[in-house]
Amino acid sequence: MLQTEGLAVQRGDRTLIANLAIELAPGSVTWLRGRNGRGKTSLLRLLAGLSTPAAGAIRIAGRSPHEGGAAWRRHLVYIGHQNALKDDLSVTEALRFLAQLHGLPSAEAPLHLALQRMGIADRRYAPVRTLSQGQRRRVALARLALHRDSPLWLLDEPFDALDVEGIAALNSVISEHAARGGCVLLTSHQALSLTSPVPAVLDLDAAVPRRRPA
Ligand SMILES: Nc1ncnc2c1ncn2[C@@H]1O[C@H](COP(=O)(O)OP(=O)(O)OP(=O)(O)O)[C@@H](O)[C@H]1O
Repeated sequence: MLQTEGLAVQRGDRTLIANLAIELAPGSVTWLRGRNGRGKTSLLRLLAGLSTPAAGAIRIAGRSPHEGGAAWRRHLVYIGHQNALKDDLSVTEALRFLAQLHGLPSAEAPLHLALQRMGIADRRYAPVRTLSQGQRRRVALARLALHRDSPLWLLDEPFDALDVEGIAALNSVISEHAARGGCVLLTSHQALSLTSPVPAVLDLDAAVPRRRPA
């Protein structure tokens, strides 16, 4: 599903990640680990096609992000640290906005079901600005329930701010995605409680960062 070869991630003159080879299979969940500032977000953004690798190649479902354009983008969903919800919209309107932006189903029924999956449907008419951090995270993650046809999910700290019930809801959405052959790469500073499938670990601290020669 996702393959990289000789991948290098650079910020300024620092090479954060060098010569990274990843191969993620359909139906797998991989926990991307590493200390603060190690380059996890930079790597996820690069895999999402939001930045360009300093070296190496990425293939997702056989295509390269920098060749594939919009067709390639349909193969993946990237949810970053930011929830990207508009404060002045209601929860349903904010999710509809995201759904339309990403070409997803945006009728009332699928939006309601998605919010139910993340246990936040009871707040569907509330303005986003009145939600707690954990509630906002649930709304942002509800988008995943609409992304059934995007095989690769790249999730940056998805469990951040979620309570025990929110974590269980997200685990269930991720498990279902993997069970239908989807692939998930996610970061978390806390140990994962996901058991189906048992996550593989990609530990960036196992590799030593290098400086680019002057
Ligand atoms: N816009 C930027 N310009 C230059 N350097 C940056 C920029 N954003 C991040 N960096 C640097 O890139 C490095 C990697 O940052 P990144 O956010 O990818 O790490 P991370 O592993 O996700 O960290 P954390 O666990 O703290 O979220 C850090 O050292 C950071 O200082």
